[in-house]
Amino acid sequence: MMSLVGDTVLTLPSFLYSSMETTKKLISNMLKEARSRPIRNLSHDILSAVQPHIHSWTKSYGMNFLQWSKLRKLSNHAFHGDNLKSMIPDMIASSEMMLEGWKKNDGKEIEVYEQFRLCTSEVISRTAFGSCYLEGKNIFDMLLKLSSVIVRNSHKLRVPGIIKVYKTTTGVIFLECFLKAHHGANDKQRISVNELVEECKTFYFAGQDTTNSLLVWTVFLLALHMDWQEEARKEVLQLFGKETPNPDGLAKLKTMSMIINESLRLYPPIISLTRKVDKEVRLENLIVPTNVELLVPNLALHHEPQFWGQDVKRFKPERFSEGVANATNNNMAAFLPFGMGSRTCVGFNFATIEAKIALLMILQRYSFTLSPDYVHSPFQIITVRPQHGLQIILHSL
Ligand code: HEM
Repeated sequence: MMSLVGDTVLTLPSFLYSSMETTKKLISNMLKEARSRPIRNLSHDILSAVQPHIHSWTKSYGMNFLQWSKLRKLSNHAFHGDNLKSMIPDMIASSEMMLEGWKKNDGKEIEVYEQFRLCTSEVISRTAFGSCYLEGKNIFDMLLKLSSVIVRNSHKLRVPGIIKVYKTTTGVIFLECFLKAHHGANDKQRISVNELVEECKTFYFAGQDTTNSLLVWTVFLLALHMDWQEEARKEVLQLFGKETPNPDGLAKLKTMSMIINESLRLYPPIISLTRKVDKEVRLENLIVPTNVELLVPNLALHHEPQFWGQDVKRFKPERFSEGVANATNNNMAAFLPFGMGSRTCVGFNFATIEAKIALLMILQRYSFTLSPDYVHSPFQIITVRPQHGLQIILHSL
């Protein structure tokens, strides 16, 4: 199935559209059912689902519900509130590092998918582990290869134990939280070394590629839609001028939030979610037996005219001007870039702040247009990415 996004063509696999009615019913009902979202057995997962749940990929040691909820509590704590705020300087420093390298490219073409890969790798290395990209390069290279292996050999996936925990520097909230829990006195809360290592792998894995995808498609859309690029820049310059971003200003970036939401709608980094039915469940007229794995094609829902109108394929950030609830007409299942329910993305705030920082710092320095060399070919290796990279031309401001 082909559909138009702005001036370009986006190819969507037709299977995603095959059972819209069923999917909609399943989602709205299923997500209310806490029991429909257990931790699943990894191989079963991968065999039955096109896009298994990120967290489960690394859970090769068979985690139960109690283990998951213990770890989930820890990561919720690590990635929210003041903890998250204290990660902002590292996010800024990572973007600064990337932009330092762009200086020599004024007026020239630059491929930004790889640039964002390095930047998002740097961010997760610094914020979560007090390390830096170069220290963790080996790990990222292996994870990159692992992504292809997962896609090719999904039914016989094994995730190697490749995390080395680096000597921490300052502000290493994530690692600190997990190390505290490892050494904790409370038996119920204590986590094992194995769990600690698996969590590190999960965050390296889940925290980088996804934000990379969000950044690259947002820049692509802004390069196509110069009016929105100008709007975004106007807001950025009003709030920060050419100064370094601060947390208060970040919270006021309304146009930028609308643009990010519209980008996540058109190009969700993760295009489907999975749920396993723990116990037979009735969903309206449908009886779903125990152990059935269901795929929720969020990409299809994001492109459904019934929810978004006949101009569903067009880039229109103004849809989100009154917030997500208004844009979706209170239909929460119409917009699921970060999933939904108890297993929703724990890095949601982290990712959006990281993306806003990188985008605003680019907008402060450059205007950019799409290069004639760019070939539009979104393809999926776990996340959706531009197959041949994204080439833009930079114009220094
Ligand atoms: C734009 C960026 C991101 C997108 C689009 C995204 C998307 C998702 C989605 C769709 C899920 C599955 C939710 C469900 O099944 O209901 C998920 C889960 C998860 N994400 Fe993200 N994610 C992003 C960034 C991040 C970051 C930056 C981190 C960590 C630093 C992260 C960590 C996780 C973890 C740990 C889970 C599993 C949660 C659980 O099962 O309890 N994600 N993400």
